[in-house]
Amino acid sequence: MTTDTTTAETTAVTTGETVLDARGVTMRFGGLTAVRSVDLTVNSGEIVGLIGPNGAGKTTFFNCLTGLYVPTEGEVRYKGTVLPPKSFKVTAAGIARTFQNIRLFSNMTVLENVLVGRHTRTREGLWSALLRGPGFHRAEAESKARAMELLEFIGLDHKAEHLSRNLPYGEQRKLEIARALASEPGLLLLDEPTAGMNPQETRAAEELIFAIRDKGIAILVIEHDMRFIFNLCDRVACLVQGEKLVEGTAAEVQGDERVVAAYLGEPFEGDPGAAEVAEVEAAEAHAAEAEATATATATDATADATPASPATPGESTSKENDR
Ligand SMILES: Nc1ncnc2c1ncn2[C@@H]1O[C@H](COP(=O)(O)OP(=O)(O)OP(=O)(O)O)[C@@H](O)[C@H]1O
Repeated sequence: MTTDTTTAETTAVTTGETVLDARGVTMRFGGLTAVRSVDLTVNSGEIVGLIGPNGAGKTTFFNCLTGLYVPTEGEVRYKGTVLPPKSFKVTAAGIARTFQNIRLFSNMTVLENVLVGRHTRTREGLWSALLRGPGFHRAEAESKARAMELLEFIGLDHKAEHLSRNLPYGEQRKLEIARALASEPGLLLLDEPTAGMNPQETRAAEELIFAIRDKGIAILVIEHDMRFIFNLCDRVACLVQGEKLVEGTAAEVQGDERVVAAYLGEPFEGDPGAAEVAEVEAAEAHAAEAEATATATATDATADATPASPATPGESTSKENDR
């Protein structure tokens, strides 16, 4: 696979129509609001990043976009049309995704895994498949040719007949992306695509994502690797406790002190201010000091009351029992 774009800054791809338009997306699980009124758009030609500390609601938001969850409130549109709340219909509409944990069919070959991803794009029905008529054979040959093209694109065509479980970890992640691409999406959602990768694999994943964008597919990516995300994305949104805290260019988000604070667990706007924190710390220190004084006084009193002949080890005095 080759690509002529290696950083978000050098890209010549122009952004255009709104591909994804999520408005006021809220997802509650009982009393827990995992995602709260999040708006997010992705335009064609864009790579948008979604960051946030663990438990911020990123995957839940992805699940709302892809029909795995029906949002409690809000609306998700793909190219202007409201998406149906069923994942296979969302895929058929043009949104494909990968998952945080690899979900390949481990006993199937690399090629077969990609062919599975094409099922939303094949028109041959059940009877055609059962009777294996000319229509079926033609469709099958076309699907296979397209799957091989995709394998060539990700650099795994030479391993088409290998079992997917025998691929190294980085190649398994690539294969998942190829399978997602097999549904011919207009938007690709990637959930932590570099998790568990070494630096070389991460670099290769970055190039692959640029190459996918260059093919006209918009991308929304969740990732914890900040260097990766800020190098890759045209725009980044940061979720904290289910809410969108900041959105902007990589440079804007990188320099935003609220984002730094959210990651480091330091106070940000809305959290207790420094004065309140200092007040609480002073009160705690005072309480600890008072407790230490009280303990010292009690120890002195105990020493005064202890009989000349101490109790046998393991046996407690009546005063200790009172304490
Ligand atoms: N099906 C569910 N039922 C109940 N609570 C859930 C469910 N899915 C997620 N949550 C909760 O919603 C919150 C957000 O979780 P989510 O997995 O979306 O966060 P995240 O930002 O993707 O985290 P990470 O970076 O660790 O993957 C968490 O408190 C989580 O425990």
